[in-house]
Amino acid sequence: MNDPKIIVALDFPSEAPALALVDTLDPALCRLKVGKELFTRSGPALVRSLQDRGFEVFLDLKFHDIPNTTSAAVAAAADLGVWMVNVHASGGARMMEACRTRLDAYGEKRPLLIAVTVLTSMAAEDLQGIGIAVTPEQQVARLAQLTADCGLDGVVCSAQEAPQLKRDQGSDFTLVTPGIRPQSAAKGDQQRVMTPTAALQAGSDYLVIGRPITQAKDPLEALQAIHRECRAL
Ligand SMILES: O=c1ccn([C@@H]2O[C@H](COP(=O)(O)O)[C@@H](O)[C@H]2O)c(=O)[nH]1
Repeated sequence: MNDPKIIVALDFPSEAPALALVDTLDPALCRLKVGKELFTRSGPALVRSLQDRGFEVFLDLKFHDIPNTTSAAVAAAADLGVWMVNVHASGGARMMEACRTRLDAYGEKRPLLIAVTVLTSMAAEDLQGIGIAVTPEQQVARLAQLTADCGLDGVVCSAQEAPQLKRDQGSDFTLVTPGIRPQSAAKGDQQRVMTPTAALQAGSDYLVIGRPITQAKDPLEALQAIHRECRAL
């Protein structure tokens, strides 16, 4: 089965530019991620348009609420037929367990359920600012353990934490890593970054890549270049 490792983040203000880009891409090379901005503008209909074009969709809404609300939200995502959905691990064990239990009812058709650990835009000082006095690596490891204990499929983390998480949690625990930057790309607001090939070598299962592809002069060429680089590993 084709299992593209690159997930293109469709961070666009509306459906038109998102679909204009998508229509240049190839579902054999990538999956697509719909996040808060595009989903708030264009909703489930946009997700269906992407699926109709043959793409699997990661619905990146990072749910974080009480167990009853969050589990209902991931069920709504499953009804939409998305490939992957996520919650914040800091919502706690009861919240994550409620989501997993709710999705179990979907059997083999359920989306992958993963939990966000520490946003890749955050460094140690940002954690201190919210009262967490450990390093990002330590906090990621702690939240990944909680996520695994709750029976979720994996986590969102930076590729920098991937070697440790693969050691701690084993190879079946899925690592989805944003903060991917080809050598020459601007970091922007990302703090914990890695190149695509280094990320795969570190143990990332899926690379979430937005601006380095979507803002490139030729997005398809940018995607193909990263794909070629990764395939050569
Ligand atoms: O920790 C996280 C969790 C999610 N993201 C999302 O990934 C993409 C990254 O886009 P770039 O343009 O490649 O920076 C974006 O949609 C974020 O919402 C993340 O960056 N870090």
